[in-house]
Amino acid sequence: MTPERRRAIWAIYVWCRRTDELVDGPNASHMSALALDRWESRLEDAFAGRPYDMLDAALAHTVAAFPVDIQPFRDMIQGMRLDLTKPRYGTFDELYLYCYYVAGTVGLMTVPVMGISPDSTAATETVYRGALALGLANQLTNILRDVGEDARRGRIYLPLDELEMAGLSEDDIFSGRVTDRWRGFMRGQITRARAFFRQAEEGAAELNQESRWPVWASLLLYRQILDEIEANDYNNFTKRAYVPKAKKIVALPKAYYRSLMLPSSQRHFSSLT
Ligand SMILES: CC(C)=CCC/C(C)=C/CC/C(C)=C/CC/C(C)=C/COP(=O)(O)OP(=O)(O)O
Repeated sequence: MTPERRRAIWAIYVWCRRTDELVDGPNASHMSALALDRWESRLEDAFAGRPYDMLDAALAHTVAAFPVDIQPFRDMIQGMRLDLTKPRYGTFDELYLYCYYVAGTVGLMTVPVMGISPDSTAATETVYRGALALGLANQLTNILRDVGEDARRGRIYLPLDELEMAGLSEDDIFSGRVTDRWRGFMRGQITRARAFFRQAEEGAAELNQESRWPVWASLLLYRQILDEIEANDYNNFTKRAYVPKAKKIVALPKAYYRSLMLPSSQRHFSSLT
């Protein structure tokens, strides 16, 4: 990316990381709805050009330089509120909304910085839909990778109605046995996550040339976690799926190649990978 864009993405990343740390970090047990309200008013101040500290100043600078909207930032804080209050998700619709709040928002925050290619003939909506899809796909992948870790914290980020349809209960998650039912359930979840990655590809192809490589790289890398879950025979209770360094390195030139391609040839290519 251009140095200006790189710094702006960094500022957004730092804000997201700090927001996430409020509910996931070392002080998480002291976190309250009130503290999240305070964090939100700090956000409003940064957008109004009144940053509270140096890191907020980086965000204030970013939103003055790029047409970034505040709503996805507010929505991410709403996701943290959900994390404090909602330990279960009854349906995929409920889980989708959570994933939008905590990850889809990142896509919406970053498109105005990365920019759409001047050669793009796609509707702006296609690009935002793709960005939203990449956040969703990443979060769903993250959830599928971390089932065991989340269960040890008493959390289940899986649609309970779909678990039930697969003949599985909450206890099956807590006991963490890899059965054929679990494998079948996981296959369906992985298929859905891959569909979101595919939708993301359509948006990625429309981004500004200089922004495309890192986006393709993150897409190809994170998607491979799903392959690793399969390679672990769906044991995401006691094994953490990760992409080995060598595979990561191989993905970089692949991503570079994809970033050079026009949207029309992307469609053909995506059916091959
Ligand atoms: C595709 C188009 C048009 C634009 C790109 C838009 C972008 C950048 C979307 C990506 C959004 C994103 C990075 C969401 C975060 C998702 C996520 C699951 C983060 C996980 O963070 P950690 O929990 O720290 O993950 P690890 O545990 O793997 O480190």
